[in-house]
Amino acid sequence: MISRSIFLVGPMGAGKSTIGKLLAAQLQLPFADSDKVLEERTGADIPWIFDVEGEAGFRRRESEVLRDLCHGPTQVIATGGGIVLMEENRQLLRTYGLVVYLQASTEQLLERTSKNANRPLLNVADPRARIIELVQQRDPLYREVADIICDTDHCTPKQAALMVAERLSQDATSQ
Ligand SMILES: Nc1ncnc2c1ncn2[C@@H]1O[C@H](COP(=O)(O)OP(=O)(O)OP(=O)(O)O)[C@@H](O)[C@H]1O
Ligand SMILES: O=C(O)C1=C[C@@H](O)[C@@H](O)[C@H](O)C1
Ligand SMILES: [Mg+2]
Repeated sequence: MISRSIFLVGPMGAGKSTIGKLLAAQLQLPFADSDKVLEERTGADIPWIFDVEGEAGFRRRESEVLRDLCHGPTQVIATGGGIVLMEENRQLLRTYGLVVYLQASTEQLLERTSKNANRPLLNVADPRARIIELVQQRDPLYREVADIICDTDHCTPKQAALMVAERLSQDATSQ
């Protein structure tokens, strides 16, 4: 029995949204995606919010969404790749959730994020260098909040969801 919400954290393209949906179905829990909740609330997509309000505006909205999700029902929650940047968010994640850090290699992250252009932070001349830089900055922050770390490089989304569920069932703190 899962008694706390499960938060998926990790870099863009790690598979938080894709694997989160599958994991929720498997655990028979509701699913929420903080990026989607933020877009629905704002009535605008992420690139537009970055354009108009800058990254700082986006981060304020993201923190509000996280606060509300933390006080909601037990569910599987895919977060945005930068959710760990704010100390306040890291505290919320540690307090309210069981946190799964999904990892993938630079090559995989690059390939998985190359299919659409809705990630403003990767809209640069050299997305590979940007991915490396972001992972370097954020890896210690993901680790700081993570209860479980899973590598998604060599598995399909379904295999990854199964692996996460298995790891959760082994983790005493998730019960
Ligand atoms: N394990 C995997 N194997 C192959 N492809 C994957 C895997 N996980 C995700 N993908 C694909 O990679 C793309 C990006 O995945 P997804 O949107 O779930 O990433 P994300 O971690 O939610 O990123 P973001 O932080 O930008 O929201 C999707 O097209 C998805 O189908
Ligand atoms: O890694 C990030 O900072 C981001 C990841 C996406 O999930 C979105 O939250 C947004 O594009 C920013
Ligand atoms: Mg996502």
